[in-house]
Amino acid sequence: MKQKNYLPIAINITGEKILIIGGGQSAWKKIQILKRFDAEVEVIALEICDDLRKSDVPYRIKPYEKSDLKGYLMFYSCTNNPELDQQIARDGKEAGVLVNIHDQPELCQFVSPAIYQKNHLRIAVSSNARDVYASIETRNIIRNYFESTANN
Ligand SMILES: C[C@@]1(CC(=O)O)c2cc3[nH]c(cc4nc(cc5[nH]c(cc(n2)[C@H]1CCC(=O)O)[C@@](C)(CC(=O)O)[C@@H]5CCC(=O)O)C(CC(=O)O)=C4CCC(=O)O)c(CCC(=O)O)c3CC(=O)O
Ligand SMILES: NC(=O)C1=CN([C@@H]2O[C@H](COP(=O)(O)OP(=O)(O)OC[C@H]3O[C@@H](n4cnc5c(N)ncnc54)[C@H](O)[C@@H]3O)[C@@H](O)[C@H]2O)C=CC1
Repeated sequence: MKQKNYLPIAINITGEKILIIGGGQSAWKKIQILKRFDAEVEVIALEICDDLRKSDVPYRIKPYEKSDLKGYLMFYSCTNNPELDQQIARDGKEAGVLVNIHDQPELCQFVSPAIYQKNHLRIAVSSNARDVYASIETRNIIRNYFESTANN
């Protein structure tokens, strides 16, 4: 198959419904980032981690079903279950909802960059899903540059 090429774009998610499938630490990390951009995040999972339970994020305790995808702009699968993830990726494509599968770039329709945000400025670093650690490291260099006293 041809190598995937991800277009870096900026999507408005304020007030948009985004579904997270899974309620563990991976899901929690994604949620933290999405909340910074005012998305209406909802969770379905069999179990929920303490951080999520204590938060104001709405969740439903239930097994995933394809019909759960209806009405969402996009979703993140954080189930830690590779077979289920494959099914969810297929369902998402069929339902026309954008798919991100945690730690499985080959199943993702979109991937998230490492972000530095200062006022209206947003700098997003991506490696085309090839080297997430390089993205994070580059973002940290950029953050250090902006946050260093010389640039304030
Ligand atoms: C493809 C992609 C899909 C996607 O998730 O969108 C993906 C995939 C993978 N991540 C892995 C690991 C980790 N990822 C993080 C963190 C982040 N990952 C993010 C993005 C992406 N990760 C997309 C590519 C972006 C690009 O193009 O470069 C960030 C930038 C944004 C976000 O998540 O929103 C966010 C930083 C948030 C911030 O700092 O601000 C941490 C650290 C942590 O969690 O603290 C760990 C280690 C702990 C762990 O394993 O969980 C592995 C296993 C790699 C291995 O070791 O082999 C894979 C699979 C693989 O690379 O094959
Ligand atoms: N400390 C950290 O920064 C991080 C730690 N981790 C660790 O890695 C391990 C894996 O974490 P996670 O990826 O979050 O996986 P997890 O196994 O903790 O969570 C998976 C989630 O998916 C849900 N799920 C599974 N099957 C489902 C189904 N059929 N329908 C609906 N929901 C379903 C589960 O109920 C659960 O909420 C954990 O030990 C975690 O602590 C993971 C990410 C970051």
